[in-house]
Amino acid sequence: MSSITPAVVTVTGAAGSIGYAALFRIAAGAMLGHDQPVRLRLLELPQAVSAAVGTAMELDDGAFEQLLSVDIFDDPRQAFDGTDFALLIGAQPRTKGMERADLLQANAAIFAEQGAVLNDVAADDIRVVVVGNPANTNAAIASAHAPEIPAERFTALTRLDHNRAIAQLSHHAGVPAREISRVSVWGNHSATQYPDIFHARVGERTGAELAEDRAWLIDDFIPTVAKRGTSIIETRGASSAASAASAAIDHVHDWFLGTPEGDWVSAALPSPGAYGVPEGLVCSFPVRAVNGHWEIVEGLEINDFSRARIDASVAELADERAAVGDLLPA
Ligand SMILES: NC(=O)c1ccc[n+]([C@@H]2O[C@H](COP(=O)([O-])OP(=O)(O)OC[C@H]3O[C@@H](n4cnc5c(N)ncnc54)[C@H](O)[C@@H]3O)[C@@H](O)[C@H]2O)c1
Ligand SMILES: O=C(O)C[C@H](O)C(=O)O
Repeated sequence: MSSITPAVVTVTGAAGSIGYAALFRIAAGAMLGHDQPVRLRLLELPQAVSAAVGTAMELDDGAFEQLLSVDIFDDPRQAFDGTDFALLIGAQPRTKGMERADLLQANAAIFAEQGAVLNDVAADDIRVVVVGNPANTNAAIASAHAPEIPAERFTALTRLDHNRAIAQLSHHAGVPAREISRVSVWGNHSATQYPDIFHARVGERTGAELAEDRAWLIDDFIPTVAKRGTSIIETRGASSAASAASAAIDHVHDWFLGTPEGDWVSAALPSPGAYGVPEGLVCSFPVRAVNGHWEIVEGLEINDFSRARIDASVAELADERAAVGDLLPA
């Protein structure tokens, strides 16, 4: 038996597509490390509890060495009691023809309630990643309802966009993903996001060199990454699930265990005013995890091309914030 204190991990929407894909990898140690014992708590709506029970039976059948327990709840207060890591996935996904912002009113109330409950019952060192869309603004809503939890503990997932950018660069340059570093995704997890390669390293080449091909950058790379969620919905008939789960696991893994030396990743955090992004907007930045805390990579030169695109996505975040003003206490 390990002497390491078990981590309590709560996954909301546990019976949904992303939840199903995430749980087995968390149980197998992909998120917190293979030596870290884990207690899983699954939160679902009452009508999906039976499906969650079935998933728990399958987790049991995995005989995962570090999985100490799986408990299922339809009450957030119980599900978040003492939790160390909350993966807030449970929310309505978009379908063909919708933008993520169309989910704002449908999903916002979930995050207001869950933020308030986390504030009351979660562990002192709680770390939250919001996956449910529109993820950035949902994270802002949850944080606004959790005044006793430091705002930087509420993050939103843009690691999927980051991973998509690496994949597209890899195909374009013929360089394996492992040789690509320092990609940055700025802004909102939406079609306005800005995947920035000006600081990237792509094998022996620089991203800035690849960016000289402006036609490829503007007409191919940026829209392919930014609209990939839509392409998946149109092609697969449902929104991305396994890749989203994998990205959420990457996000928490790096937050807990650190980012690779010399590299950075992308995550949406409440802006401290960095790079001209208004304070408090939950915006994607290039980040490194240092001693369990995200730090925004400082001092990157932002050219005019990047500035205009970052500003456009930040403006959309400000509009989303205004649209849910009633859920954001002043
Ligand atoms: N940020 C990202 O990169 C990213 C990527 C993919 C999907 N998403 C978003 O993730 C969310 C989930 O997607 P999915 O494909 O798993 O959807 P899904 O419909 O398959 O599953 C959602 C699950 O959440 C549950 N749920 C709904 N409200 C809940 C609540 N209040 N508490 C607990 N559980 C609740 C539902 O019962 C359902 O089982 C969607 O909003 C989707 O748009 C985000
Ligand atoms: O695009 C969506 O609605 C799902 C998700 O946010 C994605 O990026 O795949």
